[in-house]
Amino acid sequence: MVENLQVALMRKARASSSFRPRELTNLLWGSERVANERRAAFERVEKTLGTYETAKLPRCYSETSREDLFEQGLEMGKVCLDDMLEYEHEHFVWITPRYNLVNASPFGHKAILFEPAMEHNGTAEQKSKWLPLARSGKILGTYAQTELGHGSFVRGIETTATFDQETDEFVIHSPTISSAKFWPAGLGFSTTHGTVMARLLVGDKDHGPHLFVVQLRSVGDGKRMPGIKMGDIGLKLGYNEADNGFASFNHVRIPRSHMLMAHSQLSRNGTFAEDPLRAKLSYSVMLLVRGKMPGVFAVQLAQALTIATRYSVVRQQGLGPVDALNTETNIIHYKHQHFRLLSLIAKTYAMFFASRACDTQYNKLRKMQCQADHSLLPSVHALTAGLKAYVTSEAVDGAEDCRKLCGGHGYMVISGLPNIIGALAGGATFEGENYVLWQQLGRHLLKQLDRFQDGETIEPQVQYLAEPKDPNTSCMASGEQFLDAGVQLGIYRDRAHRLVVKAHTAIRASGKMPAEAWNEHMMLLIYASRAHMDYFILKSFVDIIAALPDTMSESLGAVLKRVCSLFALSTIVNPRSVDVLSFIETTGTQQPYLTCSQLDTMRSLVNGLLDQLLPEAVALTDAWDFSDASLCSALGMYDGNVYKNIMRWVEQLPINQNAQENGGVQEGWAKWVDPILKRAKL
Ligand SMILES: Cc1cc2nc3c(=O)[nH]c(=O)nc-3n(C[C@H](O)[C@H](O)[C@H](O)COP(=O)(O)OP(=O)(O)OC[C@H]3O[C@@H](n4cnc5c(N)ncnc54)[C@H](O)[C@@H]3O)c2cc1C
Repeated sequence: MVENLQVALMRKARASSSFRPRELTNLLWGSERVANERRAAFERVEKTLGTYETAKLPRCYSETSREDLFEQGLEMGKVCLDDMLEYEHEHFVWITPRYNLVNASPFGHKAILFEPAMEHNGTAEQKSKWLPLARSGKILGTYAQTELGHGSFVRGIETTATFDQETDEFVIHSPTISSAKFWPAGLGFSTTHGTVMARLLVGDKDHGPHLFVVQLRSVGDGKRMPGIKMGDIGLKLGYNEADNGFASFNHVRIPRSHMLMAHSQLSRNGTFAEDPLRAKLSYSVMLLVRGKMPGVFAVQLAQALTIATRYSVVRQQGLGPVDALNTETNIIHYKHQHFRLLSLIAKTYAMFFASRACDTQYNKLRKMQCQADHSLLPSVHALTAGLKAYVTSEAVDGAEDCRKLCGGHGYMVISGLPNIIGALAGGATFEGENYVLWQQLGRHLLKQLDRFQDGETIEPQVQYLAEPKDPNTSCMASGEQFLDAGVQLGIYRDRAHRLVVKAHTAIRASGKMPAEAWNEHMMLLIYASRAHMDYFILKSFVDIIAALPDTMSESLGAVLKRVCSLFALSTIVNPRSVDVLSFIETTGTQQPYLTCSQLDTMRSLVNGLLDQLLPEAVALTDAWDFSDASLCSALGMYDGNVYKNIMRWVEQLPINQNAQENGGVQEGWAKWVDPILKRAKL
């Protein structure tokens, strides 16, 4: 039998790699055992959901009404919960079987927000009451913070919890339209309880936002509790499997014991007491989610890249640099395609490894907090804010570029890319809007510089701020020295140092009121934060490479070093990088930090790295071990049989199937097309 051309091209591209993707898979997921367990869990869930057989058009492309998508979300959420319970694993705690953040599931908040909110903010008694119910699924919880009128500015929320001393209850109330809870996943129809953020009012005193456990629906029949109006907010750009909802409360009564009281307490006689660190401690749930988002978002970008890379090695278009097999060119050979794909693949690995470093910091913080040591909180808060902002922005921009890299077919929903882009787009906004988060990191960096200038110690991640620096120093490296990780780190460190000092000087020495100076120089501060994260991300990648196990094959080690160098250098020479000019500027007046000829050297090194990594492109994406069902893409299946896969799914679309039964005529013909044809004149 003659092999299909695209299948042959895919086979060839896959055979060209110098390392075994499975070795990299094990490194990415932690070990061979975990990688195998993940694969088995995905397979079981895909079989139960009916998505495993990818010859069949997935339901998400054939049943697409608001109600259909929500119903699919409920089924997916339940199947994942059942599988985790039966096989005792946590593979779907943070992601869905399509690698969306689990907020895409109606039950997503259960384990990542509702239960952690209890754990972090509840007293021992409250935890022993609520956690067993939540963990065993006897109640299903959401986390309701955002309101119609306020998201970023939590202190501005309007829902009230007024203490009624006579009955020992709180009265939860939405006093205005803008105070309606709006957005929480699962709030529409699928959760029974919520940790609701409301202002604690005792007598005439407003103690600000606190968390309260409020029963939203009857556990018996799902009916709304009296006094609560709830529903779904409708179709969104992504996450349509989840019922992001609204809720307004009309004097709903809950017992006093439903206020989460680990960090602040209200006694029976109305006496209020709070831990001086309460405001900061109550952030810790948010840190958990923000800290996990970079890893999840990097992996979802890797999905988009897997689709775009597989498509690019089998798609032929035009008579460019001629491929040996054919007269037409595989589009990956066009230099822009090659550069965009490989530099994004490199960035994805860099961001993923940085998310690992962030996990380590977060786990260290939690350990210390168990001993009542909260000293790491400011630095982890700043790190999670910065990394979340960085990765979620880069991921959605990268996925959108993947769509463009697939030309017209990338625009089809069945390419899988619109779902990925829609999901990633939300990440820039929820769990802290990115531009708000950049400022939180910026504030921390300025404070660290204040500390240094006051002769106090500063934390290890910003130790570069303490290094002596001549503002007129330029980079002295040349030629292949730019492939050295130490040289690359020096460039990134120098830039971060320069930008943080610049923002610090502008804001602290402006002579204006602090808030005015802050606003005026906000862009400087945001770019300083970004530069700091660029440095952190490169450093994390370099650290991972330095710590690769001795058992790792030389070929994979060499590929990862090249990927790391490609990330470092392509970020500098890519005109699309954010604030790329600041790699060159100095604060001094004598000469730029990098010269034009050094930039040319880097461009030529990048071209060399691209050539070396081209044969590895498919293996670098295969290594993520995405199943075809999880990609849900007619363009990105493992076999590369792209045209067959597209046509097979398109023919199964209900719009075509329905017409098929009627000789190819659609319902609208008689009403709208026929009258035009029958009209004498237009
Ligand atoms: C897909 C999705 C899922 C969500 N899920 C949940 C959920 O489950 N639970 C929940 O409670 N909420 C949820 N949300 C809501 C989300 O948390 C908020 O939308 C988010 O916090 C941003 O707040 P906002 O909408 O008020 O935006 P705004 O703060 O109004 O932002 C609008 C613009 O103003 C700018 N801005 C605002 N404040 C400042 C400032 N101080 N300095 C500079 N610029 C500023 C922002 O940068 C942005 O450009 C979800 C949102 C989305 C999109």
